[in-house]
Order: sequence, then structure tokens, then C-alpha cells
Amino acid sequence: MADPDGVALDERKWALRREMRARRTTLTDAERAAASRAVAWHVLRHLPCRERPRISLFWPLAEEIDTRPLLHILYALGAEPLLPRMQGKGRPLVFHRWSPDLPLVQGPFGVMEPPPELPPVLPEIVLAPLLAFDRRGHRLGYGAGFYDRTFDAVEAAGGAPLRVGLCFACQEVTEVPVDETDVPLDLVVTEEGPVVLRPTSGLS
Ligand SMILES: Nc1nc2c(c(=O)[nH]1)N(C=O)[C@@H](CNc1ccc(C(=O)N[C@@H](CCC(=O)O)C(=O)O)cc1)CN2
Ligand SMILES: Nc1ncnc2c1ncn2[C@@H]1O[C@H](COP(=O)(O)OP(=O)(O)OP(=O)(O)O)[C@@H](O)[C@H]1O
Repeated sequence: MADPDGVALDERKWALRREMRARRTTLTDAERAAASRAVAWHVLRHLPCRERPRISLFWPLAEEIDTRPLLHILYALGAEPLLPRMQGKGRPLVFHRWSPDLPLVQGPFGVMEPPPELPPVLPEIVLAPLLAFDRRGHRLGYGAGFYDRTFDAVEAAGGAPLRVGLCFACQEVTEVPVDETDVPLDLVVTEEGPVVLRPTSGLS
């Protein structure tokens, strides 16, 4: 697929992924840690965490928001934190309950995941990692299409999760290139606070 100036959509997405990875690399460890604490605070303050939702996080890769303190706090609050597991290329992620004593196993791309023998759980809130987002709610990930497929699969199974991006404020762009499989986010939470993207999210 090509846009009017002839640059294929895929090429524009890969160029933006490279640019956003480079931008994220410029954060210092101290900035990353402070932003991660602020993001955790905004999630607890603005999402319905006291209703103890089944809420999916992700085990962070080196340069992503550090979600581990938030996982522990949600668990302590009596919420049901979940982590995703890959079932293979081209397949949706499946979610399993996480607790502090759960031994994780290393999956593809070095991602730490719950072991496969646990029962699958449908999330009510999905906190998704991303490389870039825009104010229309479009999200750019690492390019495997895992989260778009997962949002479709959860809905097909009867779920209607709140779709939330979790990232650094520097990952906002004017326009993410999208194709027809892109499932928009309801909101994004950065260290600066929540960015509400769809009024239907019920949050302000
Ligand atoms: N923490 C985390 N867990 C996740 C995701 C994610 O983006 N982050 N995923 C989202 O779909 C799924 C895994 N999919 C992935 C697909 C590609 C790459 C990838 O290309 N990784 C880079 C290294 C990235 C980094 O260190 O920042 C690589 O292998 O070069 C990673 C995860 C499920 N779990
Ligand atoms: N629901 C879906 N069904 C079939 N193909 C899909 C679906 N969602 C995404 N894809 C395909 O997967 C590929 C990667 O999608 P995309 O560029 O949106 O990934 P991404 O959002 O950057 O990655 P991720 O969600 O893994 O972080 C594209 O070719 C896209 O068409």
C-alpha cells in the first residue's frame, strides 16, 4: 500500500519504529525510574483499580516503563494482575494471573512470561506497551501485530477491555501510520498523566 508521495505504509512504520526506539534510548536510568513511578501513580489514581479488576500489565523489556512496582501494588490491593504470554507468530496473546511468587519463563524476544500450564483469564483492562501513539488513539508496537490480534480475540471471547497504552510522554507523535487492522486505544498513561483518546472510555 502506498500513500500519495509513494512511500509504502510498512516502510513508514519501520522508519517510525527506528526513530522512536532511538528517542527512548536517550532517557537516563534516573528519568526512566522517575517516569515509571509517576505512571504507576497515574494508573492507580485514574483507572478503576479499587474495583479490583483483572488488569493485564507486561513484564518490561530494558527500555520500557518499569511496570514491576505497579504489578506488586495492584496485587497488594487485591486486584488481579495478569501477564501476557505469546502463543506463536500470528496468534493473539493469552493472559494468566500473576502473583509475586510465580516463576516466570523466558519467551521469544527475551520477554519474561507466565508458564503455559496456567488457566487463561480474560482481562477487563489491558495495559499495552508501545513505541509511538497519537491523539487519535493509534498505537505503534514492535511490528508483530500481537496486541491488535489480542484485542480482537478478547472481544470475540466476550470481553470488552479498556485499552490503555503505557509509555513515556516522549513517545507521542502527531500521526501514527495505520492500516485497517489497527485497534485504537481508549487512553494512554504517561508520566505526565492520562491522555484520554476516546470519550467512550468513561474516564476524564
Ligand atoms: N514487555 C513487553 N512484553 C510484551 C510485548 C512488548 O512489546 N513488551 N509484546 C508486544 O507485542 C508482546 C511480545 N512481542 C514482542 C515483539 C517484538 C519484540 C522486539 O522486537 N523486541 C526487540 C527488543 C525491544 C527492546 O529491548 O526494547 C528485539 O528483539 O529487537 C518484543 C516483543 C507480548 N509481551
Ligand atoms: N487482527 C489482526 N488480524 C490479522 N492480521 C493482523 C491483525 N492485527 C495486525 N495484523 C497484522 O500484523 C502485522 C503487524 O501489525 P502492526 O504493524 O499493527 O503491529 P504493531 O501494532 O506495531 O505490533 P504489536 O501489536 O505486536 O506491538 C500487520 O501486517 C498487520 O496487518
